[in-house]
Amino acid sequence: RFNIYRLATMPKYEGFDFWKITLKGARYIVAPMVDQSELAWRLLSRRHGAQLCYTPMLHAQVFVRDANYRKENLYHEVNAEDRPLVVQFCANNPEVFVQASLLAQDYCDAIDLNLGCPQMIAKRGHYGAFLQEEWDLLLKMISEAHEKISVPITCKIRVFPEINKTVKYAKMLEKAGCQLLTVHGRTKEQKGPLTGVANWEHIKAVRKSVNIPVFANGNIQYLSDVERCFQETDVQGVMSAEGNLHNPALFEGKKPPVWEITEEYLEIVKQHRCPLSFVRAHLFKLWHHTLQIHHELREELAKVKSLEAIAEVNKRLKRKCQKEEDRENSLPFPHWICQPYVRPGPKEVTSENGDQQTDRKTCGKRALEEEEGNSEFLSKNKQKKKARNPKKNFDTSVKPKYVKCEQCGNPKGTKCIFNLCRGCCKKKAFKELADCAGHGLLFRTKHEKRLEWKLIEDGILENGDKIESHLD
Ligand SMILES: Cc1cc2nc3c(=O)[nH]c(=O)nc-3n(C[C@H](O)[C@H](O)[C@H](O)COP(=O)(O)O)c2cc1C
Repeated sequence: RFNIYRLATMPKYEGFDFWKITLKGARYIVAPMVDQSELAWRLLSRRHGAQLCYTPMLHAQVFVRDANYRKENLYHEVNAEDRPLVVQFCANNPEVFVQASLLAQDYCDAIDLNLGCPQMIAKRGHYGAFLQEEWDLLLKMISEAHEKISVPITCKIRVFPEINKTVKYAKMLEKAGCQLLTVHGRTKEQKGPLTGVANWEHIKAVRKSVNIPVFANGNIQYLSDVERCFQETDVQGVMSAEGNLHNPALFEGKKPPVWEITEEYLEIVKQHRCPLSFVRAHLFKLWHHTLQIHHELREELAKVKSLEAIAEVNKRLKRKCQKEEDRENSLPFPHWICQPYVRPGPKEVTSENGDQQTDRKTCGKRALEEEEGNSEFLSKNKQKKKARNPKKNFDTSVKPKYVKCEQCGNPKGTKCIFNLCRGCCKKKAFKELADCAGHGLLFRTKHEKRLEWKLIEDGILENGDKIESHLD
């Protein structure tokens, strides 16, 4: 059993010593991935060559506030095989970042600050890449955490369009106390269908200008890309997200059949449970190319509700593919071999069945374009709705704007008698002992009923008498 207390006494190494000693000179790294870099996946990846893993991004504020969140996302995932491990947080407040890091420091080898998430959710929550311009705040967050936390603080960033600014940014983070920098060679705007290729020139320039280890991220689909990246950028490590999801044996330079890796993954999940939605999402990625051929398996995978049922679908997939293997073993790149998925350009994105949509995730759930209702790039759910109702318009610019609650600005209930949202209406109706039929809130009616019943019981009121005179 892993002894968490051992870590508390471990020295806190910095910079290159931290990378060499604590991280054991890790060169092959699995990226932080919301809903996808869970313990079971990390263990699978480690068995196939990954030398360092990151947890999915955790919300520092929720981590501090919610003991269950801490247990589910970290404390119950502690595993001796799962080291070295970096815990990643999103945060925008020094105090909260320090508090969260204090609560996580005994369960990991470093704490990473997410400065790369480009999604709308990060824009709204004011974290990730949307802190890219807030250097004073970042300086404070990182320096305070560096001072108070017993493990090193690292950062994962996106680049600016200008190399000079990217280098200045990296140096600022280093000065603040960041002990290792992961540079994702794409800008904040390169996401969803605009993802495009990562720029290794920026990464190379950062690597040259800082005196802390640098990991490169972006454009890694095969082991040959990893090697080329080392040569071209001279970084200490290379991190993969989507490449790893499509082929967890990427760092081993192997391309196993998808059913084989699925069997192995399901065995690990049996021991280290995770939500079925994570498993399903993994298999949609792993099986991506096979599902283009065997559409019926897509339906089956979408419907099954247990690990055992998923294992059965995998067996069917195996049988189908093995039959093809016998017939078509001359194919250079059969669909059942773990292989990368090449992102389509903006024009190719809206395929008829919407398959490619799922692969446009870059960090978290939905790409910005979807959230902002850009009708050219509909989410899967919206595509289903559109199939049912082709006339429905998803373009938010022509949608009527909702009417705001007079108190909080959230959408108001359309039939609310106070012109409020449900939450505000409930508070007001409770306080004023009023009814709002629009929200189905009947505080006054219920009060009257209770009173009537009590008055009858006390013999003050006869059954059928009016109670108005007794009110208030
Ligand atoms: C499903 C998914 C979830 C992700 N979640 C995170 C996250 O939690 N934190 C983060 O810093 N980046 C996240 N990313 C971004 C990746 O870590 C990585 O920076 C990005 O995908 C580029 O690397 P790649 O070209 O190897 O995919 C996520 C990416 C994917 C595909």
